Amino acid sequence: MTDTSFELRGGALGGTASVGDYMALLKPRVMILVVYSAIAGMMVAPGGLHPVLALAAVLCITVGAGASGAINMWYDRDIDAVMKRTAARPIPQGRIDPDEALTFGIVLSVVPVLLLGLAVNWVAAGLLALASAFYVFVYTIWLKRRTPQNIVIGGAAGAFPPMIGWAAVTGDVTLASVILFAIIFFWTPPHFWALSLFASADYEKAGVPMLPVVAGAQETKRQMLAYTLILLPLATAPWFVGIAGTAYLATSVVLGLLFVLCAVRVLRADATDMKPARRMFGFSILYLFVLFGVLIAERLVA
Ligand code: HEM
Ligand SMILES: CC(C)=CCC/C(C)=C/CC/C(C)=C/COP(=O)(O)OP(=O)(O)O
Repeated sequence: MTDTSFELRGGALGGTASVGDYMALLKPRVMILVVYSAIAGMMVAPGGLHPVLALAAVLCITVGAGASGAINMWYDRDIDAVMKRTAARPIPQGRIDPDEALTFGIVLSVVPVLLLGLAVNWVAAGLLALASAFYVFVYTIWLKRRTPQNIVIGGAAGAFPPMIGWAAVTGDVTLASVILFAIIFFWTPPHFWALSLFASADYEKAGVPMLPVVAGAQETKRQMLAYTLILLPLATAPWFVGIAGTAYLATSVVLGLLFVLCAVRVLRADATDMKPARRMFGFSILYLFVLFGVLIAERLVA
């Protein structure tokens, strides 16, 4: 036994899973930005939601999104064991039994959908179910191991949260919420391909056909630049449909230009120089944090 009293028995190799291991199955670091974007969707939506219901909606989205990550880790346990970046995860390490991880993921995927539907509305619940299904079935099970376009199509899963947040407040899907979806949709390829450039050896070893592995680094870099160029005008759209102010508009242009600049630097970099790609990956996260942060801040001061 180790020093914590929060231990659970589990693990095919006889390992002992801690609460932290179960938390790790929910991919908490990625989910922070997911939840943040859902909150942004809730805040810019017209109308209001009782604070208790708003909190319930945020919790349901957090747990539901995280749980689909647990199912992803259950399905990907073979390739996670091979890749350096993921080998220390609880399932490949034998601290959590795969069957237990799957049960954990399914229960925590289904319960938040039902709670969100019963407590808030069924449009938001349906979108949460769709997002989870997209991440598990479309991205993880169907596309990830088959095509380098896996994250372009499958990436739609991660674009749903602001739309779910919006629907929690309004009960509908509108042009404005589709625009928030589209921003994350077009942000995802440069976000992920930046990482896959410096992690391509891992993906190659695991036999996952990520774009740099299949089409090479130069083609990946060109496509990253193309997506940042689409994102630059697209990210201004919230201002045009009236859900954002001029502070947002200015920020989106500055961030968009910086993102394009990152992509140009990545494109021009030497094949062996991974620094620009690492910087771009970091900037991609900052980009979304600041962009949605300004959207939220404008509401708070309005
Ligand atoms: C198909 C779509 C996506 C793919 C394939 C992808 C992939 C990845 C990967 C592989 C990492 C490294 C994580 C790790 O080492 O554990 C990462 C990090 C991250 N991703 Fe994504 N991502 C996607 C979409 C998103 C979306 C939609 C968001 C949020 C809106 C997001 C937010 C983040 C954040 C915040 C990190 C940094 C986590 C950390 O600090 O370790 N990602 N992403
Ligand atoms: C509401 C809802 C269900 C939201 C979905 C959440 C979300 C951000 C999905 C995007 C997918 C993601 C984190 C992929 C990581 O890729 P991977 O799974 O291939 O990464 P890995 O190699 O680190 O496992």
